[in-house]
Amino acid sequence: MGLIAMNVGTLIFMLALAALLVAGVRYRKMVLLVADLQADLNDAKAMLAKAAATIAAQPKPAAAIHYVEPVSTYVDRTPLAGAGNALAKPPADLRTTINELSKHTNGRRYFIPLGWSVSGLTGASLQGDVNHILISGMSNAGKDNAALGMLLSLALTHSPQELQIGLIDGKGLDWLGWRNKAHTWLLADEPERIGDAMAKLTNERRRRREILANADCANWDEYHGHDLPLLVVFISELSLLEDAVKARELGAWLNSELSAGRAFGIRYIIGTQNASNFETRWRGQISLHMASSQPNRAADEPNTGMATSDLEAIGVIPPSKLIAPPDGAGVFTVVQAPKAVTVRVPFLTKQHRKFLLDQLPDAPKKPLQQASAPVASNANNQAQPNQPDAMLAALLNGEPLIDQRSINQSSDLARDNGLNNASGSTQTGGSTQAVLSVNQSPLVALPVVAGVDPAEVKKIAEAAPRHKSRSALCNELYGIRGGTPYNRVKLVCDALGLLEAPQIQQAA
Ligand SMILES: Nc1ncnc2c1ncn2[C@@H]1O[C@H](COP(=O)(O)OP(=O)(O)OP(=O)(O)O)[C@@H](O)[C@H]1O
Repeated sequence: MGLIAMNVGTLIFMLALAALLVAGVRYRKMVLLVADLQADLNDAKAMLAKAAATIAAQPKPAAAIHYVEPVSTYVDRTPLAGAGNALAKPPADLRTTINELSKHTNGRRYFIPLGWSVSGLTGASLQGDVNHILISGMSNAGKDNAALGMLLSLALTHSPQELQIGLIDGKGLDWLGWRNKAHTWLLADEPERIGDAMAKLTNERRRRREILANADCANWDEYHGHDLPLLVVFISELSLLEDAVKARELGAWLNSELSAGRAFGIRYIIGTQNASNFETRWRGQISLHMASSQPNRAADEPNTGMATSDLEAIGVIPPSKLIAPPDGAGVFTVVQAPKAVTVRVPFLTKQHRKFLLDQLPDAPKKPLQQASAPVASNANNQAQPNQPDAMLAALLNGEPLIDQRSINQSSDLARDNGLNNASGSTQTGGSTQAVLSVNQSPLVALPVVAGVDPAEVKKIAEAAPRHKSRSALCNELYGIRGGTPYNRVKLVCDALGLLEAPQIQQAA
């Protein structure tokens, strides 16, 4: 019994020892595991700290203007006598204004400067803040100069993929320098071109509508594709549009374009001497008024959207009481009801305008050859929703620019703006290189498409406008809807942005 008892005792002791040993091993393992985890955590922390330091050391992905820092950021805060809080001498260097603006954007895009007052710079965003703008004032009030400052600021801080500009002038040669810029989508600088320009804008609105509908987006703000830059259109003198179409038609056109354009990423900046002379319906679409001097009280409300007494009540100078040009040139009462401020816009000298324009990337200068097919032409000004504007298509597809000299000149900005630099001749090379023009009637060079004979490229491009889909086009040309022939059709259509545009597919 004693033996058995001893054996049982030994057994229990042994079992307890074994259990302790197992627990000890487990505990040790756990300790080691915890130590490992701790080491991993420390490694991860070190890696994170290193990554954070690297990110901090990198230059900020700032606006394209970063390489032309303002020379001076000094601002003289003296007000102009008789112009409320507007500054007498706002900074003449637009870079100072852009620099100041950048401090207030909080990462939001499409900010424009509106002018300087003793309280600083007033600005607004064309996304989610201001839609269409009316700039009014008598001759030499500084309307064009104000619009120029806004457009240059936008173009210097947004790539051509983010922003395109339409210019309808017809008053002179002020906007000639924009003709060959990558940001310029439309330049109608002669009265005879204004009718076509209006039709082109209507077509673009319809094209955008279709893209957004296909992508199931209620409006441009919801759209995340990269093929719809904000399109900002400046009309320098509204009455010139009346000469192109009848007054009643102009009212209807403005009403449609302003009311619908807003949802499709199109913003209008409309200049006119006095909005009182135009019908009232479209004026309801204006969300920001910039009004310079007007000869009488009756003009205050049509040009600002607020009555004289209301403007005075909030402490700004009504247009009828502003100093007339030349002394008051550049002074505007800016109204986004119920807020308002009287400001002065900096005047940009001819040399400074040229300097700033030179910073913008150039558009392709000449196509290699002219397409014989009406690939991107809008001969009858009919809406062709599946055929994007030629220049836009080239830019948005990231296709290289043709003119090597102009590429070299603007290579830095092109890189900053996300444009591809050409790396070889447009005649050779394996990739598709659609070369497009910035002219009114865009010319399209047939692309060099790897694996597709140039004669076939031409055949496909010519036949494309007759079809609604690539497979139908393929069927007509090759009697089959798929296989290798379809691949050839696809390559050419992709290169020219024809039929089912690839961007739409991506977004859908
Ligand atoms: N912000 C400004 N500060 C000082 N002077 C200015 C300013 N803006 C314009 N000016 C002066 O007014 C002149 C005309 O400017 P601008 O062409 O912009 O006026 P506008 O209102 O568009 O004239 P118009 O309706 O006749 O075309 C300029 O050449 C310049 O002398």
